Order: sequence, then C-alpha cells, then structure tokens
Amino acid sequence: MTLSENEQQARLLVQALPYMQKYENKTIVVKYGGHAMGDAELGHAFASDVALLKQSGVNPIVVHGGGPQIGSMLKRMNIESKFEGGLRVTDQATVEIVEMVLAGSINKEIVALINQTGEWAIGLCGKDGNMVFAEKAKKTVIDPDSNIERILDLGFVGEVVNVDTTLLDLLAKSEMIPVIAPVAPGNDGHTYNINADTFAGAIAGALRATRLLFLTDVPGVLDKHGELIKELSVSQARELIADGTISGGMIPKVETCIEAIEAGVEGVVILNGKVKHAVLLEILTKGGAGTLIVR
Ligand SMILES: Nc1ncnc2c1ncn2[C@@H]1O[C@H](COP(=O)(O)OP(=O)(O)O)[C@@H](O)[C@H]1O
Ligand SMILES: CC(=O)N[C@@H](CCC(=O)OP(=O)(O)O)C(=O)O
Repeated sequence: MTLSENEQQARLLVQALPYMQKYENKTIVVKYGGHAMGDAELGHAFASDVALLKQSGVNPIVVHGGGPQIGSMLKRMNIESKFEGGLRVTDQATVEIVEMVLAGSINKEIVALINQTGEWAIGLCGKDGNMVFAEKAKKTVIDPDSNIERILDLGFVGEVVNVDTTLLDLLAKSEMIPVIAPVAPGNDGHTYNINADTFAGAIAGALRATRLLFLTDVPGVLDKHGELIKELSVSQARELIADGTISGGMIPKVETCIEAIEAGVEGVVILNGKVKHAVLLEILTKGGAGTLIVR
C-alpha cells in the first residue's frame, strides 16, 4: 500500500517532534561558509531552516564567512591577496575591505534573508556589545625545505582571546537571531580579520553549544575511499589527520572541531551546505546529514 502525499507529509512532521524536544532551548551555532553561499535558492532554504529552528524553541546563532566574496572585492579594487597556512595575509587596506564585505554586505544579506521569512535577525560582528576580542595571530609553519619552524607575519589576522556572552545571552531570550561576522577588535585598537571556522568554534565553545554545524562544500569527512564517515571521535579524527586522510582546508576545520569539543561543545557536524535544507535535515531528522564529531 502506498502512502498518500498527505500521510507522507504528516509522518515527516511527526518524526521531527523528538528532535524539536531534544534541542528545545539549546544553542546551535551554524557556520555558513562563503562557498555555501551564492545560490539564491540555497540562501532562501538556509534562512528558512534557521528561522524554523528559532520558531521551534532552539537558539540558533549564525556565524558566516565570505572568503570568495572578499577575494572578488579585493580583485575589483586591484589589491593583491595571498594565503599562508590557510589564512589571508591581511594588511591595513585588506582589513578595511574584509570588514566592509563581511560585516557590511554579506552580513546584511543574510539578515535580510532571515527577516524575509518573518523571523527577526540582527547583524553583528565581534565589536558589538564587546562580544569578541582578538590579538595578532601567532601562527607558525614548518618550512618543507629546511624543516625549520618559522613564524608567519599575517598582518591583521587575529586569534580570539576572549568572548563575552552578555549580548548573546540577552538575544537568546529574545526573538532575535544573531548573525555574526568574524571581525573583532584588539586591545591595541586595531581591527582583526579572523578565519570564520575559528571564530565560530570560539563562539560555540564560550556558549557550551549543544551543536556546532559547519556548512561546507563536501558531504562531510570522507574516508580513504571517498565514502562519508557518519561519526568520528576526537581520537579517530586526530588519526585521520596524522595518516593524511584529512588534508588541506579540512585540517583546520577538524582541528577547530576538536578544540570546540574540548571547550565543552557537545557535538560538531561537518556537512554539505550545497544540499538544500542541510541544516534542517541534520537537526530534525533521524539520519542526520554529515559527519558528527564527538568526544
Ligand atoms: N578527508 C576529507 N574529507 C572531506 N574533505 C576533505 C578531506 N581532506 C581534504 N578535504 C578538502 O577540504 C575541503 C573543505 O575545506 P575548505 O575548502 O577549507 O572549506 P570551506 O571553504 O567550506 O570552509 C573540501 O572541499 C576537500 O577538498
Ligand atoms: C584570516 C582569514 O583567512 N579570514 C578569512 C575570513 C572569511 C572566511 O573565513 O570565510 P570562509 O568561511 O568563506 O572561508 C578571509 O579573509 O577569507
């Protein structure tokens, strides 16, 4: 016997109930990466997922990136840009563009998309409400030729040194959904450009979030045969980095996941932001959608 369309829809809605109960009043930080943006339909689907979570009693917080969008604006302005160790070398002219693109246009685009659903979003960056403070990143790399460790001077690239959750705690009790750009001040008065994954990890850690979701452009962490790994412990994740299965941009992402879990986040999920409604499928369905990393 085949189920009528009505019955199928009703079943789906009923199946979401235990997950709505599980996440009621819990904080879910969603990192929305620049590669997952750009498609209008996907953008609307993302905004409606976040809106639905808020409406069902969850406390969603969006942290967004915008690497490719910063890249195109720098190109339009004829400012050269390069990456070292996965981070954008950021001089004064670059940090001004980074702040303009991240805390300006991209932030407000996401806010507008969520507001169009009838929910209320508020656009912020680390500067608002003294939320995040940064200091100059102290990143080192091993020179492959000499095998000697060298310190990278990345200019105004920052590392998060403090998160004050006063504003976010206040917003959690309100109708507002925070949408945060990864830009923060330093005690030295400079503005710092922070990798959006790292920034999302720091926010989730400070809030002891129940879930931290990373929306990227692959289904999750893949094994040696390219198959999706549904669940990983911190130690298994470390082994996959050590044996080279996890490489490139996935290394800092998984390292951020590990740090977030060690800071008190219950579980981190890496999933494909190019799949429509990826957030809802992950949070409100049985199968989940990507790779769950837990302690
Ligand atoms: N084991 C792995 N599983 C999945 N992706 C991997 C793995 N190892 C390396 N990668 C690479 O990591 C990329 C995701 O990292 P990154 O490009 O930094 O994401 P984003 O720009 O979304 O933050 C994937 O597109 C893939 O090329
Ligand atoms: C220091 C550093 O590299 N900052 C990033 C911030 C944006 C970002 O991380 O965006 P995605 O998540 O889309 O990659 C940058 O300038 O590109």
